[in-house]
Amino acid sequence: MTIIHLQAENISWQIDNKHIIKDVSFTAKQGETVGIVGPNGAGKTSLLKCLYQENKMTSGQVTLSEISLDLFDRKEIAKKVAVVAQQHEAVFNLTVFDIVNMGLIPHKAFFESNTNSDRQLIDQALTQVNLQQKKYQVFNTLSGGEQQRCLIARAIVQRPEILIMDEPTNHLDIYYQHQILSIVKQLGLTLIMTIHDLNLAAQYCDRLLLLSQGEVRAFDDTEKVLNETLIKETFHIDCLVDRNPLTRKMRVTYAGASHD
Ligand SMILES: Nc1ncnc2c1ncn2[C@@H]1O[C@H](COP(=O)(O)OP(=O)(O)OP(=O)(O)O)[C@@H](O)[C@H]1O
Repeated sequence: MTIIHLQAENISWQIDNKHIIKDVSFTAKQGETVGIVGPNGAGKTSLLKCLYQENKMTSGQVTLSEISLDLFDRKEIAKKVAVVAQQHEAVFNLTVFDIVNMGLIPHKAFFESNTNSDRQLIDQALTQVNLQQKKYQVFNTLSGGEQQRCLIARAIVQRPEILIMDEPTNHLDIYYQHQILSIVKQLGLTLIMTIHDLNLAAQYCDRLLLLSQGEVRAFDDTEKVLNETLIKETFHIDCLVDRNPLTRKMRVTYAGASHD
């Protein structure tokens, strides 16, 4: 049986009298990866922020396993949903360890100290993202890619049911783009992420939500959304879509900006 894990129903978000997100509905099934794709300014980040309540929706609702998000308190939400946002919070002199340790907060009482298994969990997560060597380095002194991997380690330690990531492959080299997406896929969580690279989306997403000017242009299986006509109409770029001979997933090859 298919279990709908997260459902966004008719979400709209408006700011400064501008309608940024317009009546967006979609679902994420238990354990699937939904990619949110679309041109710059389409509203991808704004939509994610509606899901994790940083943007207060003008209308619509988000449910987790059929229960409205409004009915959970912050700590309950943090146990269920982890977020790897695009703009990193100011963290001053915190080390990699301190940041990853924050992932434990939703599971602990105030001032409860770490157990051996907590410490093991942190070490495992740091090993998974290959940051064990930088455990005591100050977060702000890491490279962009290392910071991203550190935040993913924090999300792993948080043990959420749903992971929301805004452009998780930003700043990552090709090896880490694939390594990080493989790691998060292996966690078996329900994953919702914005992603610019359509070929990474093809490889790692089960379904794609294509946004354009704040509206859903398509929401379907990745193979159906990645078609030449939709890509040309939405991104204004000519392309060829065929299959990657190595992965057998869809492959998008770009010809250049469309002048139609
Ligand atoms: N807090 C805000 N105040 C005013 N306008 C905003 C705010 N947040 C987002 N916007 C506007 O909403 C639109 C969508 O922005 P958003 O960052 O969601 O797009 P995006 O699809 O994630 O873009 P990109 O691909 O460039 O990251 C943009 O025009 C942006 O300027």
